[in-house]
Amino acid sequence: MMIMAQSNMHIILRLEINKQQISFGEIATSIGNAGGDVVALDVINEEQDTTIRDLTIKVNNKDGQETVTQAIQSLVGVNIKHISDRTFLVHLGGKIEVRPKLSIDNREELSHVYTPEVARICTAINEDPSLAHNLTIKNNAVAVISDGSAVLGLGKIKPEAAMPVMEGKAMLFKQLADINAYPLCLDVENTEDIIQIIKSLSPAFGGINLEDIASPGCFEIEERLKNELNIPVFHDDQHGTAIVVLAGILNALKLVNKDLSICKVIICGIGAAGISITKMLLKAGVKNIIGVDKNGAITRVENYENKMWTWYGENTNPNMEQGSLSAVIQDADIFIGVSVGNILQVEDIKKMAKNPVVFALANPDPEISPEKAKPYVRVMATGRSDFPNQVNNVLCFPGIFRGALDCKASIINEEMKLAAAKAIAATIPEDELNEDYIIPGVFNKSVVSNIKKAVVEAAHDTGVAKN
Ligand SMILES: NC(=O)C1=CN([C@@H]2O[C@H](COP(=O)(O)OP(=O)(O)OC[C@H]3O[C@@H](n4cnc5c(N)ncnc54)[C@H](O)[C@@H]3O)[C@@H](O)[C@H]2O)C=CC1
Ligand SMILES: CC(=O)C(=O)O
Ligand SMILES: [Mg+2]
Repeated sequence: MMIMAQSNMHIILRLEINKQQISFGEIATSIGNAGGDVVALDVINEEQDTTIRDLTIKVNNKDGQETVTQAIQSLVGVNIKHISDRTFLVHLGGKIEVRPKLSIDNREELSHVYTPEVARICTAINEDPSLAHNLTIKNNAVAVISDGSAVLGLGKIKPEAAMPVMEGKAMLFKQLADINAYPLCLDVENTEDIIQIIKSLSPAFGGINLEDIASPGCFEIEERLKNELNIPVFHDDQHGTAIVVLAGILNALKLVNKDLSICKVIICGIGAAGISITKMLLKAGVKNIIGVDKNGAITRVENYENKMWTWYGENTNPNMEQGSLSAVIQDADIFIGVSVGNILQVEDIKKMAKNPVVFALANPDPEISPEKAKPYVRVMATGRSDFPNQVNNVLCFPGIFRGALDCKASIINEEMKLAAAKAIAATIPEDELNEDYIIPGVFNKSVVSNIKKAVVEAAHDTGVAKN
């Protein structure tokens, strides 16, 4: 299996160069020898003896940055004036904005969009609230809501700190599915308060995408909102992830020629994503799933405070396997990690059955790095964009909401989720499937349209579509 180099960090160095003492070629060679790759160059100022240039340099990681800057500092005639990180630069001022759809240039136009004429629209909606779907942004607006309690694999961080992820999701909603999504990070701890706040916000939105809310609270929040609101509520980390995982597994099993029903599947991290993936795989026909969390395998003989784990023990692990991840992974066909980084060892993979399939999906660091796992697995996937086979909920949420909003579905039900998973899997023609291509890429334009079509069809078939 081919693995791309992990080279996702770009630094921008502003260099003051004394042209009498050193040429740009010598600097570039020195950067190259230190493991950096100059990918862009801007001339900021040019004088007779000196020039100031911004160099964008690709490096492998923080250590790579250090090596490159040290190499430049050792050169005579070069002064590093400033170092910046491209990832920080693209976040300056945030990643999204709100723009008007039409421009207002005179008082007459103003009177139509704003007072006094707008009052007629308000009155119409007051008389028939369903008109809000057509006469406001509502039907193409999704709230991306987090309380910052389980952000990526970073755990509980401040709501402000969760914003970059939610802005990123909002950006992808717009770019991939033309949906206006708003990042809303709530400074609330209590489940009931979160539910009430989201209910109060809901009139402005056509759908609610819950994001990075820790388990087990996320289950109650989603369940209550689904019952108490008449717009789709979707916890992305649960269902978006489960849908994409099922799509990836369906395609991976075609390559290894195994049937879901005979596979032993280990799911590591029995939180929001792990529980939803389990439910989806059980529905798809997997019989032997073993869930592993911090204290080892979940079984029906243990007493758990977390009632989802009690359900889990009763509905999985038919052979009552007990012990650590290393113990229960013996002879497993599939490993799915949605826990934390670097907890799976090569020695564990070696114990798996022939042609192991490993989805190490924790973000930002997978349960095992693809470089380490590579020689021992048949199919490897991560949640990251810098390796092949990106199994990430970004493949699902734009398309599933596009479909749900277009047909004005009241909920996103199980049939719609299964249809989405099959649509993602079927996006890759069978003769193109290979170990590095079991899941379509995020920028494959067919993904959103295929999901949307399948989801609208399933919504109509199950009677939840209004359009
Ligand atoms: N690739 C993708 O699309 C997605 C990836 N994820 C990743 O999956 C991970 C979990 O996300 P959520 O389910 O939302 O969080 P969560 O907080 O609901 O669940 C995480 C679970 O992992 C368990 N865990 C922690 N350390 C563990 C260990 N050493 N061994 C086994 N289990 C351990 C926790 O006890 C918890 O039950 C995160 O890293 C997240 O970034 C989540 C959603 C989508
Ligand atoms: C991808 C995502 O939603 C997560 O890692 O939480
Ligand atoms: Mg998430």
